[in-house]
Amino acid sequence: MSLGIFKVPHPVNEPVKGYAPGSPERASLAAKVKEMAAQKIEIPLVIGGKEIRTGKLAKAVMPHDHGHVLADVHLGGEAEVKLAVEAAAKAKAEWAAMPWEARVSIFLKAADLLAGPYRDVLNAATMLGQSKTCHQAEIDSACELVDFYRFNSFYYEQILREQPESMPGMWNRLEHRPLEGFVFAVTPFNFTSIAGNLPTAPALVGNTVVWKPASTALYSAHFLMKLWKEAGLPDGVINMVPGSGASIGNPVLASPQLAGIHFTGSTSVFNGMWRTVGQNLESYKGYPRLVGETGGKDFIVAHPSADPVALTVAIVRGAFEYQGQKCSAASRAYVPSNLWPKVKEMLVPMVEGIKMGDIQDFSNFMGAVIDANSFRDQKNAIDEAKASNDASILVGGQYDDSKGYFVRPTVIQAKTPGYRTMCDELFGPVMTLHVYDETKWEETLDLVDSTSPYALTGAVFAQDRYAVQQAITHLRNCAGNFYVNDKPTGAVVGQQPFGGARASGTNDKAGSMLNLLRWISARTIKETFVPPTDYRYPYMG
Ligand SMILES: NC(=O)c1ccc[n+]([C@@H]2O[C@H](COP(=O)([O-])OP(=O)(O)OC[C@H]3O[C@@H](n4cnc5c(N)ncnc54)[C@H](O)[C@@H]3O)[C@@H](O)[C@H]2O)c1
Ligand SMILES: N[C@@H](CCC=O)C(=O)O
Repeated sequence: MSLGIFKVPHPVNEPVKGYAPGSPERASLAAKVKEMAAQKIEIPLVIGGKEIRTGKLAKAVMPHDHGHVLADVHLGGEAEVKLAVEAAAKAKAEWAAMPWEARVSIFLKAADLLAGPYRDVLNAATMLGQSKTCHQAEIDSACELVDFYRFNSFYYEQILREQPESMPGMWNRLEHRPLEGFVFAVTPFNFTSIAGNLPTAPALVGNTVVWKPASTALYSAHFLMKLWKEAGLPDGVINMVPGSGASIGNPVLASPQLAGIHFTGSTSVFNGMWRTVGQNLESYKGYPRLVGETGGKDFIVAHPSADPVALTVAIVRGAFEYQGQKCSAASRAYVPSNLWPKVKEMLVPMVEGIKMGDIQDFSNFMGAVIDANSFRDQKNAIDEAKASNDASILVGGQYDDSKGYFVRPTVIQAKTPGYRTMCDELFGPVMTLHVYDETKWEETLDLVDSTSPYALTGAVFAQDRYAVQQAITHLRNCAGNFYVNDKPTGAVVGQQPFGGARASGTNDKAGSMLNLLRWISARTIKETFVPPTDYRYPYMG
């Protein structure tokens, strides 16, 4: 029972720590990284608050040192999915009935724990298990996730305040109910904040969740479960079931209690889930809400008036931060012929100068790609470009997986704008650029629009304001997040709500009110104070 009309504290974005040499935060994080790297842990499933050890084990390794095992992880299958669905069902009534401000308190506490004592733990886990540099971990597993919890809590209060009009003699009310059944959260490897947000956003508004983390991010997933428990999340609200995609996904989607899917990952996996839900439709109680943020082939298009220095820096940061493994990463660029000599002169040495290696060395700009599959995809794209008449390697092109899955930042120059790597998502540190005739700006905007099925992020660089406006208008449907004179990565919760359309997903903007609304089913209640006592209307005489 709520005995007040409460106001959630107004959120402010969590400040990003610098980790400069000599800073206390650097010393503290480096010590935590060292401590965690020296231990090998065991990661159980967590179902209904209980740790479950199946004995079917996988190894969590460091991508930059794949012989180094961080954890043995217990994997689940159909039997554990059944337990998790039951645990979610058991926890549902009490969790949904908990006063909204009590649920909010749990996530505000999680935010404060993460901004404080858990910051080093989650950052170190993300660095070690996903090969992020300290800066990339900080903006993800600390700041973005803290922001998700504080901003979602704030947006939830606003949703609850959304109420209809009432005429004299009645009171109309809107109840923002959680969905009937459970939500299936399926998360990608590349952002700990996404793993920490997809199960919690539906939970915040009263749903219970079965969560399948990515197999290559189980190390940080384990610490997220610990964070939520310490914040006070009751047993059974979020049930973590690691395992291979289909062995978890298929039995979950077969459950008649499935009420929604909160997915982030590749387009093909989401398409497969959507198809399965369609096939099973009659077996569900309602229409499952399908929310999926998927792949991208994000672009930078430069106008002949662009500032070549800003453009070059945006290409380098946008394409190579976190090894290009951001769904938002700049993976195709269109550079006008008038700027090309200057851009090339700066770009080649800048990329050659990028320091790559073990993320425990804080001076590195890049770590390793996530696993052997990704390494193979990048290697194939590089080898293909080396052998092609339609493309050449401008800079980079080296790879070595003897110790870690290392791929040098690589720029492919495509002669033809339809060259494969201008169209396909590679999800790694291999970007492709095409130099276009500076007189063909409008034709190039058409190319940007038509080259790829995705529409996630994109950027225009131009000093000419007419050109900026032209790009904003012409490329309206090419990106859910569009940047003017900035790189296409690094969206901040509360500032640039994130998500794309076309083959990039359902565009439900994680960390915004639009997303929370997908986990709520509103009920309208009309109460009439003095009901009529005669069935006849005045016009009847
Ligand atoms: N649009 C966005 O906001 C966004 C954000 C991050 C990542 N991504 C995309 O994610 C992809 C990279 O992440 P990834 O490699 O982890 O993606 P992925 O599609 O391989 O895996 C995502 C999740 O789906 C699971 N999965 C795979 N098959 C499944 C099945 N049959 N049933 C249920 N679950 C299944 C995986 O185990 C993992 O947990 C890229 O395509 C990237 O663009 C998009
Ligand atoms: N929100 C992140 C991308 C998340 C996807 O990988 C960004 O804007 O760079």
